[in-house]
Amino acid sequence: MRSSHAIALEQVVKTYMTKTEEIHAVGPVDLTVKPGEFLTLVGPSGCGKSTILSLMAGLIPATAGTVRIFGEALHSPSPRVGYMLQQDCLLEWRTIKANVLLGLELRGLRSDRTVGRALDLLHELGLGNVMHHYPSQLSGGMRQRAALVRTLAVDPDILLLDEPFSSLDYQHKLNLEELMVTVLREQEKTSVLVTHDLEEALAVSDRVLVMGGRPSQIRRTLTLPAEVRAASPLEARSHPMFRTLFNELWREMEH
Ligand SMILES: Nc1ncnc2c1ncn2[C@@H]1O[C@H](COP(=O)(O)OP(=O)(O)OP(=O)(O)O)[C@@H](O)[C@H]1O
Repeated sequence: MRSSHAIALEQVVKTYMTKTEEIHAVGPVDLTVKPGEFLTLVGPSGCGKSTILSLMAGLIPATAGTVRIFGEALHSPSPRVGYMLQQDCLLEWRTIKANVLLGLELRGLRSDRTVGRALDLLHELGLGNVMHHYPSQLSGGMRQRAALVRTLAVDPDILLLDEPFSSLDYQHKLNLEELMVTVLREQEKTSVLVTHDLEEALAVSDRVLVMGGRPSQIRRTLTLPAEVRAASPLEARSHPMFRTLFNELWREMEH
């Protein structure tokens, strides 16, 4: 089915059943993401941001409602969706190149063309000279870049990013944001990021959703002005409107 939405959540509810209680984590939530859009979810700890990503990844079922990926109801993980976590999850006994090619091998997609594309991405993200190194020989920022290449190597249409830079120091984080946004815009990927860093949310996104409440709802949508969206994350941070947008988002979080 053709759809104008890359992702759609329709009246989605998630309740976790533990041995002792029902945890009403999310919903009902309605939410759509356009193809090529960069959406970020922010909100206090425990408000259900990772739950929403897991629902979009097809890793957990919704208790009620429907999750659609390009119009199709999602019942299990979709090959059109890639997921990148805070931990890089690189296998220590495989080289960076072998780690990056792992997803292709597992999905039976390894060919001269897909390997060539993955190696091009390794070079583009500045890892060409360390592709035969092992993860333990790399810095945290380089490891996360390798994890990003591994996620992109299988060419998903949608990228789900769960605090991928939170373990990095400030400089590495800014560098990786810049690289990631450049590559994702070039490749016209649809992206959903979860972060606690409000500046990061404003610097990389087209739209920021503030979540909160219990069960969690979307409390506020902030669409970034076109001139901020057109800028790179570093340029966006020094845009004259950036401080005002930050204060607006901060006030919403304080609520
Ligand atoms: N597997 C699970 N079983 C039971 N409860 C869960 C499970 N996963 C999450 N929860 C609960 O659901 C709620 C939402 O959790 P979630 O991890 O989605 O929030 P979050 O906004 O991503 O939090 P953080 O910012 O701290 O990562 C929390 O109350 C959490 O304890």
